[in-house]
Order: sequence, then structure tokens, then C-alpha cells
Amino acid sequence: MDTLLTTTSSTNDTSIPIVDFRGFNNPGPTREKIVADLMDAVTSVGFFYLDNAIDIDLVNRMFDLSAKYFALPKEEKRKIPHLVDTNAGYVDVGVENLNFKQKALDYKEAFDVRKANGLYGDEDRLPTVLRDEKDFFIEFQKACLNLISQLLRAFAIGLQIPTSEGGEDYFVNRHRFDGDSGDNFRLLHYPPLPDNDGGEWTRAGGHSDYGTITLLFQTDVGGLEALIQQPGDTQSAFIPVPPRPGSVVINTGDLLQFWTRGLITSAVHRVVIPKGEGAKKSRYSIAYFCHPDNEVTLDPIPSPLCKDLPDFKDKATDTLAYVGVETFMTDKSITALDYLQLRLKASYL
Ligand SMILES: O=C(O)CCC(=O)C(=O)O
Ligand SMILES: [Fe+2]
Repeated sequence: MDTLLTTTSSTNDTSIPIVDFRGFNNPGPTREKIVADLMDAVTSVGFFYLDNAIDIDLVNRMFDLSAKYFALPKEEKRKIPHLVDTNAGYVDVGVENLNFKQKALDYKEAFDVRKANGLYGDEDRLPTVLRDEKDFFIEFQKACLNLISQLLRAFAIGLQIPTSEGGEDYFVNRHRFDGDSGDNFRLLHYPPLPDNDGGEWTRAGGHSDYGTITLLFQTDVGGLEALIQQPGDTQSAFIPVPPRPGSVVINTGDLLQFWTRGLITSAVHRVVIPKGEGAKKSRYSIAYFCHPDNEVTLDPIPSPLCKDLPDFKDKATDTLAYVGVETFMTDKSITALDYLQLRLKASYL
């Protein structure tokens, strides 16, 4: 599995912005440039690659562990089934369909760990292979959370949140490290399609992410695509987000879109089955879905950049209509936890 992050795909032919995070921790012109680049990326595309952001050895080790977990017999994995109430446990093939409007089901399996009750979730609901590596598991999640808190600061700076409202700590104060939230750490495996299966499958149906931001680690097998409207184009189209070795893919989720009245985009994305021989290869990915503390609401934030924007309902509804969840928009004061549950209930069988 050491070769997982060596890839022959190229990122040259994608319009996904690439941001170098080196130097973010020192206030000054480099940091200002990084913040401006991030804001450009999330207000246009909602997806970007972040270079020099996380220790890639940790990521490779987590992929090794993930492969070990998914290699377990199905009966073993099914002993800890996913429960929607806690959003934790094993998700079998076809059980979660990220786009319930489309006919094709998601040919993937996943293991979800929640942040409540400690970083590693509910220990008694961790399979032995993961429990044996508890310290590493926590170290990895801490590395993700550390990167996330830097990004949350970057967005608060970029959105010019007034000091009286918490300034650069605005989002960090609502994503407390030890708070209970919908944070979800997810190992994903897209197995090769069996020959002559006859079913109608995709890898992950088109959807937007439900939280604040998502960190996504990919291996050498591509297939991730984001729905984007390029400058000058009248319509959106899916463009590839190929693996970029050493880099993290980051996308902004629905909550940032609601909070900023649509200034920040929550792009619809999907994972398609590669054509030809590629379909015979497993794809592994790892996601850290960052959510605010459960009680935070979807109301707009105090940013001068979005205070005069029209109600974001139309733009947000566009995204949500794609997956069929538009009705709740009449009530923006629902909490992040309510919203998460609404989206989960819509996607699980
Ligand atoms: O596996 C991937 O690359 C993306 C998965 C994804 O978008 C999700 O689980 O929300
Ligand atoms: Fe996603």
C-alpha cells in the first residue's frame, strides 16, 4: 500500500485551484496572499487542493490501516453496523446513496467514526483493527482538526468578521475542539464492480457536503468530479478532481454556504466509476467532515462581505434541489445537528 499516493494522473488539466499553505502561521504578506487565494477558491469553485498542509506519512499510514480494515470479512464488518442517530459504524454497499434521486446506487463501503465522546468516537463500536491503533487514530484526527482550525481562522479573516464578534476566532469558537458536533471521520472503499453484476451502480452519487468543510485524501485511483460553472460558461459541468500526490482536497460545505448567503459555494460533487480497466481497481479515500457544535444555527454570519447579499435561498436551493432536499429552507434557524440528521435520513436506506 506504500504506493497509494504515487500517481500517474496529472492535475494540469483541472480548473481546481491549488493553494500552497506554507507560511500561513506567520502573520504578514504570505498569509494575506494565502487567505486571498482561499477566498477566491471558495467563492468561485468551492473546491481546492492544499499543498504543504499535513504530514503525508500520517495519511499513508491511515490508508494502510484502512486497507487492513476493509480486507476483513463482511460478517466481521457487519458486526458494527452504521446507525443514523450517531452517524457511526460500517456502511455496506448500496446502503447510503448520496443522491437518492438518481437510479444508480453507490457501490462503496465505509466506516464512520464520530467525534462525540472523545476523538475516536465510541470505543466499544470500533473494530479491533482500529481499536488496536487507537493512539494513531487520535493522532490522525488531531492533525485533521489542527488543519481545520487554521482554515477556519483563514475564512474568518477572509470574511472580515469584526473583532467585536470574535474576529479570526469566530468559527473556531463555534467548532470547539472538545464540543459534541456532527464531525465525522470516514474511511471509504469503492470495490471493483463484480463481473456481469447487472445492477445500476455509481461510486458516489452527486451531492453537496452537509457540514462546514471537508478534508479529502485520495489515492491513485481518480473518479472524483465537481460540478462547476467556469467563467464564460452558461451552464455548470462536472470537472475531474484528480489525485494530486502530497496534497489534500478541500471543499466547503452547505453550512458555509448558508452562513455567507451563498458567497461561499458548496459544490455538488460525485465519484464516478472509471471506464475500462480502471473499473476493476479498488478506490480508497479518507474524509474528515467538519461540523460546528450541534446547537449552532444556519443563520447568516456577521460579515460585511455578505450582509447586503440577497437572501441566499435561491442559490442554496439550486444545490439542494439536486439532491432533493429543498423544503427545509423555509427555516434557517434550524440547528446544525437538525440539518445533519435531515440530510442523513434522506441518504440512508
Ligand atoms: O471518495 C471521495 O473521493 C469523495 C467522497 C464524498 O464526497 C463523500 O463521502 O462525501
Ligand atoms: Fe462529499
